[in-house]
Amino acid sequence: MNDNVVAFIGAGNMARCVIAAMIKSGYPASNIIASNRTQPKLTQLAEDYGIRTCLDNLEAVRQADVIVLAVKPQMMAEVCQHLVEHAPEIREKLFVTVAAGLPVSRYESWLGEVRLVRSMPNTPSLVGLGVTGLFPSRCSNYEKAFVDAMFKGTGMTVWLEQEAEIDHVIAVTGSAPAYFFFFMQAMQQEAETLGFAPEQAKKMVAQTAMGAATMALESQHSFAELRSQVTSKGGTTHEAVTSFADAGLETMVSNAMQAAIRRAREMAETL
Ligand SMILES: NC(=O)C1=CN([C@@H]2O[C@H](COP(=O)(O)OP(=O)(O)OC[C@H]3O[C@@H](n4cnc5c(N)ncnc54)[C@H](O)[C@@H]3O)[C@@H](O)[C@H]2O)C=CC1
Ligand SMILES: O=C(O)[C@@H]1CCC=N1
Repeated sequence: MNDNVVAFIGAGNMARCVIAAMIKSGYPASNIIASNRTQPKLTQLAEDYGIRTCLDNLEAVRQADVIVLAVKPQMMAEVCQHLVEHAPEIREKLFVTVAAGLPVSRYESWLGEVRLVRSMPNTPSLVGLGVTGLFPSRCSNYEKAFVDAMFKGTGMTVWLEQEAEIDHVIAVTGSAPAYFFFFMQAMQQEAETLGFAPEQAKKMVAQTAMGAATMALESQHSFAELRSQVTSKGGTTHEAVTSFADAGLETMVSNAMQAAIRRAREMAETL
């Protein structure tokens, strides 16, 4: 399986996360190539992971067995159309896209009826603690197994039966690191107001978040039960949590997740 050459088109945040995960799980760097419009990110990837790089998408896809489309959704039409126009033989290769929003039918309108996996990783994949949703179209079992192995190092893979579920994965895990970073940012700000130095405040907040997440993963208890273990009757936590509840935290979270889903659907219609 590791014999397949994998080309990343677009070498930004997400390509880096997936490349890091592949290297961590033992994929040979010599079988990974990334192309990007500009040089600096390529230089960094080559330095960090020893992969091959180039500035020409066509050069990358011609060498590849698997093509990972990792540009912004707004760039995808232009990139795909350019690829098939100049290298129509790539239609026989396996495609993987990481883009939000764009449905399989859109790729087929640009590339033809290709074998494609829509993936939705998240940035903690960079440290092997991500979650990746995967939806296959026209793929063989071998190809699904290959893509699963490709993304295993991101942390956890979840195969989906319905394409619409990809939008749900976006809301639950794809966009979600930003929700937690936002929350932690707010906590850090308040910690600094209380007098902690910025670096110290950041570490205290991140360590608490990691501790809570690790407990949740290792424990049989629900989030509600874990929360109640912290919340002494008549104590401090009760006051803090009540303040969140009074401000409508649950509604806020639900609204935010639905907004992400709405945007993904909007992108499917407009891009
Ligand atoms: N950032 C995230 O947390 C996640 C992003 N995604 C998806 O990943 C995709 C990429 O997002 P990011 O990596 O965050 O964006 P990014 O902006 O960091 O990376 C995109 C890269 O593509 C390059 N690029 C643009 N046009 C190009 C072209 N014609 N040929 C070659 N390279 C070109 C840019 O120079 C840039 O380096 C998006 O479609 C997004 O929906 C999916 C899951 C999570
Ligand atoms: O914000 C976005 O559109 C992408 C998809 C999920 C995370 N980042």
